[in-house]
Formats: sequence, C-alpha cells, structure tokens
Amino acid sequence: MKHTIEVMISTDEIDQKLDVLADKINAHYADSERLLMVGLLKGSVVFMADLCRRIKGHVEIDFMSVSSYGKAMTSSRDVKILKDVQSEIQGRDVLIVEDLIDSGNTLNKVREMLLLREPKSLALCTLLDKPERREVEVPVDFIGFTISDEFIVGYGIDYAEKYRNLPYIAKVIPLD
Ligand SMILES: O=P(O)(O)OC[C@H]1O[C@H](OP(=O)(O)OP(=O)(O)O)[C@H](O)[C@@H]1O
Ligand code: HPA
Ligand SMILES: [Mg+2]
Repeated sequence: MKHTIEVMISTDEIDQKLDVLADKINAHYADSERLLMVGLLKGSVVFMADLCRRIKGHVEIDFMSVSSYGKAMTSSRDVKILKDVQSEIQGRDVLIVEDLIDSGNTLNKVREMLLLREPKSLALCTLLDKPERREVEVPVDFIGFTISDEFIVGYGIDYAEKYRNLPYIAKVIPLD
C-alpha cells in the first residue's frame, strides 16, 4: 500500500510520559521484592528498554513472542505463542509490558495464559491504547497515551516490519 507517515507523538512527549508511568509503577511496586516485567516481542522492545531503566529496586525482564498481525493491518484473532517466557511466574509480581492495545486479542490471550501459572499479582502496562478498536475487554493498569483509531508505527511498532526504529510515534496515511 502506498502511504506516508506523519508524526503523532514526539520523542520528548514519549520521554515525559515514561517518567510519569515509571513514577506510578514504582509507587505501585514499592513493596515488591522481585518484580518481573514481561515484554511482548517485538513491538514492546523499545518501550521496555526505556521503561525498565526507570524502575527502581530488583527488577527482572523476560519476553514472550505472540503474533496475530503478521504483515496485515488487522488482527487475525488467532493469537499464536511463538516464544514463552523462561522465568518462573508462580508467586511473582508480574507486569506485562505492551506497546499497543488494539483489538485486545493479544493481551487477553497472554493474560489468560500467565494467570494459569498463579502469579502473586498480574498487572498490564501499555504505552498506547486504542479503545475504539476493542473486541475483547482487558483490564489495563497503566496506560501511556489513549489514541484514536489510526494505524501507527515507530518506537518499536511496525507496518510490515518497517519503522520500528523511528524514535517517535507516527500515523500511517494511505495514499491513492
Ligand atoms: O490488541 P491487538 O489487536 O491484539 O494488537 C496489538 C498487538 O499487535 C501488535 O503486535 P504484532 O502481533 O503485530 O507483532 P509485533 O509486536 O511483533 O509487531 C502490537 O505490538 C501488539 O502486540
Ligand atoms: O496501529 C497499529 N500499528 C501497528 N501494528 C498494529 N497492531 C495493531 N494495531 C497496530
Ligand atoms: Mg506486539
């Protein structure tokens, strides 16, 4: 598809939002001894890298790979687990770190899977939330930006594997 991109959220705005999010997360887990942050590959990698460096105390990170979009712009709803976490989940405080919630299918599947392993607590954090697109309700504890129904890229998020390296968030504008 022919398209162009337009900046939606600048690098400075992202940095400021991360400070706010990290303050909330640090306050929430002030008494936690071994927080485990679980990022969903690949989209959350950039967000995870910037967020975990703002979290205080003993924090561990791990990653899962689940994919529903492939090269398409709409969710297949068939969320596949491609790589599981290596860490023990039982009895741990676990924070899922996601770049974006759209239909909710990805986070819903991961949340259900991890809950079966009996964490001490399970919370969800997303940098971006598109509530208008929701197909499945998922409880989200920490949200960076709530955005309208635009296809977005950058800061880890791709369109057909492009644009993950942009240091800002942009929207994709189709051209005819
Ligand atoms: O709420 P949903 O409709 O499920 O969509 C959100 C998910 O889709 C994207 O990942 P994708 O499956 O494209 O894989 P990626 O992270 O490797 O880019 C994005 O990073 C979220 O993980
Ligand atoms: O807006 C989006 N951009 C990129 N990937 C996505 N996966 C769900 N929504 C999006
Ligand atoms: Mg993803």
